[in-house]
Amino acid sequence: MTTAGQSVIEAKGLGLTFRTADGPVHALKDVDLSVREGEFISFIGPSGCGKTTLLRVIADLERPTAGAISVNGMTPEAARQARAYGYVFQAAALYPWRTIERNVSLPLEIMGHDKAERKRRVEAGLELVGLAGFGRKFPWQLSGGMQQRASIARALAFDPQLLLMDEPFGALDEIVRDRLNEELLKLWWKTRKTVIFVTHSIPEAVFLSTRIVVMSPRPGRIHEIVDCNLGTERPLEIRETPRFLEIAHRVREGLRAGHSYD
Ligand SMILES: Nc1ncnc2c1ncn2[C@@H]1O[C@H](COP(=O)(O)OP(=O)(O)OP(=O)(O)O)[C@@H](O)[C@H]1O
Repeated sequence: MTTAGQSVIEAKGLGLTFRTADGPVHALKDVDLSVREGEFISFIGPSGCGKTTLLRVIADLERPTAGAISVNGMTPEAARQARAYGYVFQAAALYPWRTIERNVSLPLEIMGHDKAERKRRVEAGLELVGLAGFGRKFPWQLSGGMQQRASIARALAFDPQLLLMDEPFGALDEIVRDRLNEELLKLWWKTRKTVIFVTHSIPEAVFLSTRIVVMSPRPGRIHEIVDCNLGTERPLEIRETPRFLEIAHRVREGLRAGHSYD
């Protein structure tokens, strides 16, 4: 698996402490992370360990209180303004009064693309996620899995190199999730995007990733980074192979060792 691209994310000594009425909440501490172009990185860890916070720092939706981070060699703020990334939330977060194509087209409207360009990009995006022909439907007419595919198309509408995904398939049943995992892998391989993916699921992380960042809670730190060198051909059956199970075991051990039970 290639990891030889340009640097996309460099974090050094990153920390974030939220000031709350009940005192400080140390969400992230001493996070060092380096991600290169074309990698598929998963963040995994127990609830509250700071996975979403780390993703939000990359996206400039939170500001760190310690350390330094760059995205595409810029500050997260400059990267956000340069539209370096697309962001996919756990809930599809589509506007119910807009059709699927008008949801996908929204970021392009905000960016001021003309109608013909929007149409071209929306069609290409829907095709990419297997929703060609569904553009005129409203979100409520689509299944949960299809809605999540539409939100991936929306995140990719302006063709960012970096895709940030916060538990995008967490609310879906397992069969749909399997299918979307396979489709996401194909999409990643076809587009050569860099993906950062938050999940609670060990099999999902092992199936998708080139490296898995195992986090530990209170304060959120990187406990271990596990290489996931399963190659690029990953049929679902790979999950029963000894190599897959061995990596999953390492991740589980890492989660256990990093977990404090206080
Ligand atoms: N805006 C905020 N103000 C105060 N505390 C916050 C804020 N956002 C997150 N936290 C706290 O920071 C810690 C990390 O939260 P975060 O959502 O990043 O964890 P997570 O690993 O993504 O959890 P989950 O898996 O449940 O989504 C938690 O203790 C959370 O309560």
